[in-house]
Amino acid sequence: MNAVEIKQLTKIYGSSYALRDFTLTIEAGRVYGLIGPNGAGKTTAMSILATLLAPDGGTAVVGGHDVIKEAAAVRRLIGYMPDFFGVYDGLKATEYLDFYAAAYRIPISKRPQLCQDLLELVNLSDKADSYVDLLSRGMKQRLAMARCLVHDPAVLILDEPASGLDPRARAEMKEVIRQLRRMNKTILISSHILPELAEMCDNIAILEQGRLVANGTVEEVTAARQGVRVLKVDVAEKLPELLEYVRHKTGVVNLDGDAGWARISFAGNKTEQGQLLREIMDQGFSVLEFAEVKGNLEDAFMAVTGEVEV
Ligand SMILES: Nc1ncnc2c1ncn2[C@@H]1O[C@H](COP(=O)(O)OP(=O)(O)OP(=O)(O)O)[C@@H](O)[C@H]1O
Repeated sequence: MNAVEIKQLTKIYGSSYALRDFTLTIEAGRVYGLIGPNGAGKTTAMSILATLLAPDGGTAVVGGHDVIKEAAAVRRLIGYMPDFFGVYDGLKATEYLDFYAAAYRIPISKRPQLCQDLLELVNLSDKADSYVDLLSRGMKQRLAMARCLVHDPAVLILDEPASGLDPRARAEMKEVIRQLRRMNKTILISSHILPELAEMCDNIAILEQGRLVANGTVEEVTAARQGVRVLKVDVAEKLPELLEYVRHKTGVVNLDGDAGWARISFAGNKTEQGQLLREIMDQGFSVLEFAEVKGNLEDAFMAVTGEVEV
């Protein structure tokens, strides 16, 4: 059974696409990672699934319910942890969870046990009587996770739950997610960091500028990305024409000219790389530099996450 079915989802702000024909199916019980650089559309997609934002096109169905036509039914099914959230001053951790349990109309007699169980699940039992504004960031994130579980949702939508956490807090967050997976929740979780999600997800979808550019099991997606290198091609003139020319070349998986030169993520081998240079020169482009960009974390990230349609 599919827990989430997203079809050709599109969201436009002004003249730019935050999401463009985004299609994704998530089987029940799966942990799905959504990866992409800043502005790729992760939060937009998750906000639409959480019924907080209306798409401009396409459909999204959660547990058989359309997010627009049956928003109330979808909200009962999902637990949503946004990338930014507030905690209330002057409330203790238990009171905080109790407040949300009340909002979900959990009977008052069941709430003390529920709050205790949730705090245990996120490993915060010893903070039950601590004020939430005094908790560390990692603890607040885990408390927010507990909050989105009060109504025992089948589907969890977690927007960068590990962002800003130190390694120990990340490890603790991962352990909570593993535990939720054992409870058979369907989880969609976003991150900038591919290796981080690769460890805990069954499947990975990669978004780039609103488009789905890779989708599959962790093994499939990471294998497809091995051997991608970033090439710097600097031309004396006609950069837009160069970008247009190489866009459809075999092996070109990502492309941008923001730095004033063509940054090409290239999946071919060295021979094919040489062939690409020859073809560019044969087209009459005056090449000032053609080099592999090495040792830059940002470029490595772009190579891993980037892809254009070829
Ligand atoms: N309310 C808005 N008004 C205008 N543009 C917006 C709005 N919300 C998002 N965008 C734009 O939509 C695109 C997708 O943004 P989104 O927040 O979904 O990306 P993201 O992948 O979650 O990024 P990040 O990793 O930085 O959170 C971006 O170009 C962003 O600037």
